[in-house]
Amino acid sequence: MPLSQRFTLTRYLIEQRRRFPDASGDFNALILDVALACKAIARAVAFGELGHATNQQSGELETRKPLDVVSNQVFTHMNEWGGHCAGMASEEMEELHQIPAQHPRGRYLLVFDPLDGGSSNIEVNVSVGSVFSVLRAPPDVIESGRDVIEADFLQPGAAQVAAGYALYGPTTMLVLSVGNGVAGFTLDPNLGEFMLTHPDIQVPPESQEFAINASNSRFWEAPVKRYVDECQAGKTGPRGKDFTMRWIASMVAEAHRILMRGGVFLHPRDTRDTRDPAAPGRLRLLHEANPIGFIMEQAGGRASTGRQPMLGVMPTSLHQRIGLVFGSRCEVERIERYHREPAGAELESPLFGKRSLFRA
Ligand SMILES: O=P(O)(O)OC[C@H]1O[C@](O)(COP(=O)(O)O)[C@@H](O)[C@@H]1O
Ligand SMILES: [Mg+2]
Ligand SMILES: [Mg+2]
Repeated sequence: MPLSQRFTLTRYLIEQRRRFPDASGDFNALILDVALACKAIARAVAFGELGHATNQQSGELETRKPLDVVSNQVFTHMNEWGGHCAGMASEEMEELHQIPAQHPRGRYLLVFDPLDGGSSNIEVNVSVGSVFSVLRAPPDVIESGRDVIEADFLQPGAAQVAAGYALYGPTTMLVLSVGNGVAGFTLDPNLGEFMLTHPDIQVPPESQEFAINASNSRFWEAPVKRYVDECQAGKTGPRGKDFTMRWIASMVAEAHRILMRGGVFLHPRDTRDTRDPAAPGRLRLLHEANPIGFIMEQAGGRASTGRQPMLGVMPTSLHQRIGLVFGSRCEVERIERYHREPAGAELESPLFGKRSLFRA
């Protein structure tokens, strides 16, 4: 396709803005700042071990900052001067990031995980990413320009204005929803532009692939055990088909695979978490589960805690963790159903269920 016919991210955003004739352009500018941050992180990731900075005076290599620290700085710096953002919350920062007094404050709140998967994957050169979520700032923040506080960010996922992620894989991609479906952009390394390559991403409703960290199986709750057992039983089990299993330990990469070809991802609440209510799951509601949940729902998939739709959860704290299940709609609905059914209700098939022809 000739370049002139290709949609850049900017052109896509301008087209989307036609739905809101009164829009100021602030929102689009914010997304472009986020995209710029992602491009900068993509470069830092691509340089890997070569990314050592050389001290100009001594010519010696300086100690390199870890990439999650660099990514966090890039996100905060790129988004604090444009006047679109009223405050930020990062997975990497205990406290909120305030827009410095010398910069104008905007109408949106930005929440992000600057380097998802970074803790376990960056050293082994496996795909990592950045996840972001855009919320509206409360009216009094916009009117008064006051500092943001934690309560401003405690909005359910359904209130997100936009969400997305960048994936730093063999190609760098930006996957975005502004509440009107999901679009995927591939970074053209020659132009340094995100080009629309996946205009309307839809998650296949059914699938034969699941992703879960099986080393936690002894801690799984009964509905999760049941779901995985049934998948593993394959053709001869109650599901009547063979499944495959994947675990990259990089949620963004798993989300992308699921958007492209279906599947289900589980990082569920487990029995360790129920004993310790302060840690109900591994992933963070605001920085990870909500943005990925928004993307999944916008692509016709589903995201859930297992017990309720993820986007309906009312957050109680900034760094709240939660059990997360997302992916192909039918599979997530099945897992939710298993959570509703009483323990031991494995009546899926009269032949293979616990209380069945073949079991007492
Ligand atoms: O340790 P586990 O169970 O494999 O957890 C893997 C999960 O942790 C994460 O890496 C958490 O993200 P961070 O790297 O941002 O901490 C997810 O991307 C991934 O799904
Ligand atoms: Mg993460
Ligand atoms: Mg992270």
